[in-house]
Amino acid sequence: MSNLPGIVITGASGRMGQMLIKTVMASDKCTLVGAVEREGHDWVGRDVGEAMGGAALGVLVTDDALEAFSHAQAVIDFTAPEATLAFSALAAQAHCVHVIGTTGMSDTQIAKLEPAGRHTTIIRAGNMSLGVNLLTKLTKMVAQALDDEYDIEVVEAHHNRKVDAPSGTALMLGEAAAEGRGVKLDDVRESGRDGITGARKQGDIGFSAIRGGDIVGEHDVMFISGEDRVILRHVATDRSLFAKGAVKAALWGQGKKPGEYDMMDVLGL
Ligand SMILES: NC(=O)C1=CN([C@@H]2O[C@H](COP(=O)(O)OP(=O)(O)OC[C@H]3O[C@@H](n4cnc5c(N)ncnc54)[C@H](O)[C@@H]3O)[C@@H](O)[C@H]2O)C=CC1
Ligand SMILES: O=C(O)C1=N[C@H](C(=O)O)C[C@H](O)C1
Repeated sequence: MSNLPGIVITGASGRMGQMLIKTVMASDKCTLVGAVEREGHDWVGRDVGEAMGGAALGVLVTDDALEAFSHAQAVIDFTAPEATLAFSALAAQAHCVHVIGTTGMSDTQIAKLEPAGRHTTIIRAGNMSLGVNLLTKLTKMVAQALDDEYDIEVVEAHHNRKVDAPSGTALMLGEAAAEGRGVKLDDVRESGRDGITGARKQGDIGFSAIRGGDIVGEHDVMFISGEDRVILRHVATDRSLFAKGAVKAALWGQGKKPGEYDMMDVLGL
């Protein structure tokens, strides 16, 4: 038995699930103790390493999340909103740190995490990378410094399998811009222009989403005036970036007081 924190990965067969399994296996600070997939998935019952096309890892994929969580110190969860809500209750029951990378959660779904946060440590972020979290800080600073003569537009690009828009990262950046301006994002958000939209409203924060091929994740925050443009950009070129951030969060969460945290807390930004 290892003394290292044991990690369970949910959504084990997913793009991020597989990257997270490789990242945990490569780490000397934690150990893989479980892999969860949804009921009926053809990986359930198989060794997760073999299911990924490699050597056996001695961890069978299960659809019994609570049983898996009961052997773990942390759950890293990049799945889908309803699944993440269900996992939050189970992680609280098992007293596991719950690292949530899932995006596309509604405000109502996010509010439903609160009871679990009273019993365990939840770390949730639309983007687990240092680069994007730094960009979020910079976005707030620039939005504070420039008045609304500058139109703010957030443009994001992702692979063709992504199911939510705007991306979680784009919304994080939009929130930061709104905070910098001293307004509420919900009051100024303009997503999905199409048809006769009318002229742009001064003070709005616009969002546009590109979907294509294998783009890992690209975000621009543009501040556009009649005379110049300030453009802040982050380009992710490999999903390991997000997985390493999530593992860092799982380790940071060990021994922390129950509550809801984000990557800014983990990174000390
Ligand atoms: N916060 C961050 O840094 C990042 C967040 N993401 C987010 O992570 C999520 C997953 O992204 P991908 O891996 O690309 O998607 P994916 O579609 O490849 O994987 C999702 C996985 O979750 C599984 N799943 C769904 N419901 C489940 C349930 N009830 N129980 C167990 N497993 C279940 C699916 O079977 C699938 O294997 C998305 O919301 C995405 O936006 C992705 C990359 C970085
Ligand atoms: O679905 C993805 O792939 C990604 N999702 C996150 C988001 O919605 O911002 C983070 C990253 O950009 C990749």
